[in-house]
Amino acid sequence: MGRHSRPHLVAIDGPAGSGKSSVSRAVARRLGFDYLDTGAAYRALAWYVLSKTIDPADAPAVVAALPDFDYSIGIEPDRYYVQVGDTVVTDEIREPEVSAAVSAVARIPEVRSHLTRLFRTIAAGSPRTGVVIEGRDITTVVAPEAEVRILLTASEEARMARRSAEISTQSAETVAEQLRSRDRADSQVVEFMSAADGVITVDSTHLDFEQTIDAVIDVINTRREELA
Ligand SMILES: Nc1ncnc2c1ncn2[C@@H]1O[C@H](COP(=O)(O)OP(=O)(O)O)[C@@H](O)[C@H]1O
Ligand SMILES: Nc1ccn([C@@H]2O[C@H](COP(=O)(O)OP(=O)(O)O)[C@@H](O)[C@H]2O)c(=O)n1
Repeated sequence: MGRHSRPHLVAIDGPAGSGKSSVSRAVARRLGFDYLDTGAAYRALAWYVLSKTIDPADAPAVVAALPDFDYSIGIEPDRYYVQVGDTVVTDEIREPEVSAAVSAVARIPEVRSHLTRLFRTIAAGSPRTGVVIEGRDITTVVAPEAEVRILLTASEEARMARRSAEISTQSAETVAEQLRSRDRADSQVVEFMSAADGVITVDSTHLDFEQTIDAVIDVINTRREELA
C-alpha cells in the first residue's frame, strides 16, 4: 500500500440543493475524513459585510473589508460551526438576507482568490487522512489536483423541493425563485452545471439520501483501486 493508496482530497461541486453539504458531511463521517464547507465562508463574508452596513455590490468596499474578516469553521463532521471574530454565525448565514447577498460578494475576483487561499490553508491543516471539500469551484479552481473529483447534480425540480422542505418561513415558490436566481448569478462566475474533464457526475435526482452517499463512496473506492 503506497502513500497514494488513499485519496487525501475529495472535491465535490454542484448547484444549490444538490445535496453537497449533507452528502459531503456524511461521506466524511464514514471515511473518518474532515469536511470543509466552502459556501459557508462566502455566506459568512456576506453576513459580515451586511453587519457593517456595506453594500455587497460595492466591490471596492467589500475588498477593503477582507483583511478584517476573521473567519473560522469547524471541519470535524460532528463539530460544525461557523464563526466571524467572536460571533458564532452558524445559523445566521442561512437566513434569506444572507442568501440574497452572497452571490454579489462571490463574484468579486479578489474575494474568490482570498477565500481560495484560506480554503487551501484550512484543508492543509487537517490532522485527518483526508478532507472532503465541497462548493462550486473545488474540482476546477480550489483543488483541481484532488484525487477524487465529483459533480453532484439533481434536477431543478428535485433541488427546489429539497430546499423548500428545509425552509418553513417562506413559500415554496419564493424559495424556488431565490434558488434559481442565485444559480443564475453564480453560474456567470463559475461553471458548476457541467463536469470538467476528469470530473465524475453523480446525479441524485432518483436517489435517496443514503443511496447518494453510497454512490459517492463507490466513486471514491473505484478511484482508490485505480490509484493503488
Ligand atoms: N439524494 C437526496 N434525496 C433527498 N434529499 C436529499 C438528498 N440529498 C440531500 N438531500 C436533502 O436535501 C437538502 C439540501 O441538501 P444540502 O446538502 O443542503 O445541499 P447543498 O449543500 O448542495 O445546497 C437537505 O435537506 C438534504 O438533507
Ligand atoms: N466554492 C464556492 C462555494 C460557494 N460559493 C458562493 O456561496 C454561495 C453559498 O454557497 P452554499 O454552498 O452555502 O449554497 P447552497 O448551495 O448550500 O445553498 C453560493 O451561492 C455561491 O455564490 C462560491 O462562489 N464558491
